Amino acid sequence: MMDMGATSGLGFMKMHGAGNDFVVIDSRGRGAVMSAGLARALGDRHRGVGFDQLAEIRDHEGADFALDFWNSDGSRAGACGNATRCVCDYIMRDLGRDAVALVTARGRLHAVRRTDGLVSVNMGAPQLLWSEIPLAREVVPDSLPLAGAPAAVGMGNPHCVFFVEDAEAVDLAGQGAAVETDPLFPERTNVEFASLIGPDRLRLRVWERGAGITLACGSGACATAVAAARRGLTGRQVVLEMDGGPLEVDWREDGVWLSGPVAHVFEGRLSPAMMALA
Ligand SMILES: N[C@@H](CCC[C@H](N)C(=O)O)C(=O)O
Repeated sequence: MMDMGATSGLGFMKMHGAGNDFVVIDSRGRGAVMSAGLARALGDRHRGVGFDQLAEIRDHEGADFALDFWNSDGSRAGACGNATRCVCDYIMRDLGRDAVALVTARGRLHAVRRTDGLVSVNMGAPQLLWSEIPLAREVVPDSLPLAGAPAAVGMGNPHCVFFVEDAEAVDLAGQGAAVETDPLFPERTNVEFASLIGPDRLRLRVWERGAGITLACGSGACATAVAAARRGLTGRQVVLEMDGGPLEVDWREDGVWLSGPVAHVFEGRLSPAMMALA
């Protein structure tokens, strides 16, 4: 276990999963420290550390740990598949195990290390009711009344999935930002553009709520796989080619399993000046 604060400054780790990058703060054994202001300051890639999401680990009775997520704009997220996989890798190494149980805003989740080294997390059942996703009014989530008839899927956070001929050709920043704040999504939304590139293989580009364009999004990969299977475009086991590399999704009876690589990049300590921003 890393010394996350015993000496000077608050310790942190930098990790990524397929290029979706995270600051991880281990607050087990003490109170949570994160605030919207500190998350925003640390998320600044010029004046802070820089990340797509920040994950804070907390103690939790009845599970190995609890996990909270923050986007780089300081907003909270109910789910983050890739950060969950990264933190589970760290905790599995710390506990000397190949399986862990954690609690997030979504509820209790399970993760395992596969024999090929990839880390898998069961992200739970998809949310397919308009009120759960949530949408602002009662419409059919499989085909939203927006240009391109995207599908809405909740994975503990909202996603709006467009199936397009060529995901490369999409103006991701322009369209992503516009859809993120469409009034149909009362809590804003993550936005996915997917094209079928082979049997059970999709090219996927993502605009994340609160973070903008990212190289990969685990919950977005799950939401896209669920939407693709529901439209009959793929089976329930899919590979998603993201800018940062492939992620695997397997929609099973017990939930949507997300698998992919994890990387531990470096550790550091925040200065008192940075902590004063909390
Ligand atoms: N990168 C993520 C999703 C992070 C949260 C998202 N931006 C939100 O606000 O819902 C993932 O890997 O799932």
